[in-house]
Amino acid sequence: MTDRPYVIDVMISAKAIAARIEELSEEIASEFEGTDKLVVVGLLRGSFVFIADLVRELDLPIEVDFLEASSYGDGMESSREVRILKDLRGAIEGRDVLVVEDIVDTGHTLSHVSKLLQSRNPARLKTIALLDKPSRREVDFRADHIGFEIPDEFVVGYGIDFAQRNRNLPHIGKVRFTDEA
Ligand SMILES: O=P(O)(O)OC[C@H]1O[C@H](OP(=O)(O)OP(=O)(O)O)[C@H](O)[C@@H]1O
Ligand code: HPA
Repeated sequence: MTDRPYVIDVMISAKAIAARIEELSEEIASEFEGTDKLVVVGLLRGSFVFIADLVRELDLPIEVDFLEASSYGDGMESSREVRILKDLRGAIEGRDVLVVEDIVDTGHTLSHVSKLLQSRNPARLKTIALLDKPSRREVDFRADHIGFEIPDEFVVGYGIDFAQRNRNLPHIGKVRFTDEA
């Protein structure tokens, strides 16, 4: 699968992402207005670019922590088994928490992580995803804040990979195999 030739067509430009992040940061700032210190949790690895841009737009007192979850391996299909490869460094009990995800596809990853973190009794736990593919959902889950709803295309860039490649593209692109008729 991963050695098939492919090209990447632009789906969402870097400029459009930046503009949307400004809007999202205003939504988050008003939702958490008055928070003592928000814990912003990035889900590795895909969210590393999004969280970096988002927190720099957030006018709130924050801490940043990371949790690494993986379910795709090198393919295009979810294993539906979410493995936690690295846990948070800090405790979140009684804290306001925002979980930052790059994409919600089947929904298994963010739904699993939300349940896990909710079990640690945060004061409030909200989720934000840059991309949402509702047509692929396999579990009943929707992020509280969504950047863009996208169709059923396999996307890469802005932190998101195909078999660990293309995370460094500044835009969101869709994979198009060139050996298809
Ligand atoms: O809604 P789902 O179908 O669960 O898919 C979404 C998840 O899949 C990708 O992670 P992946 O397992 O590829 O790990 P990565 O973040 O390290 O790339 C992506 O970064 C999301 O975390
Ligand atoms: O469209 C996608 N691209 C890359 N990784 C993913 N993980 C879930 N959906 C995707």
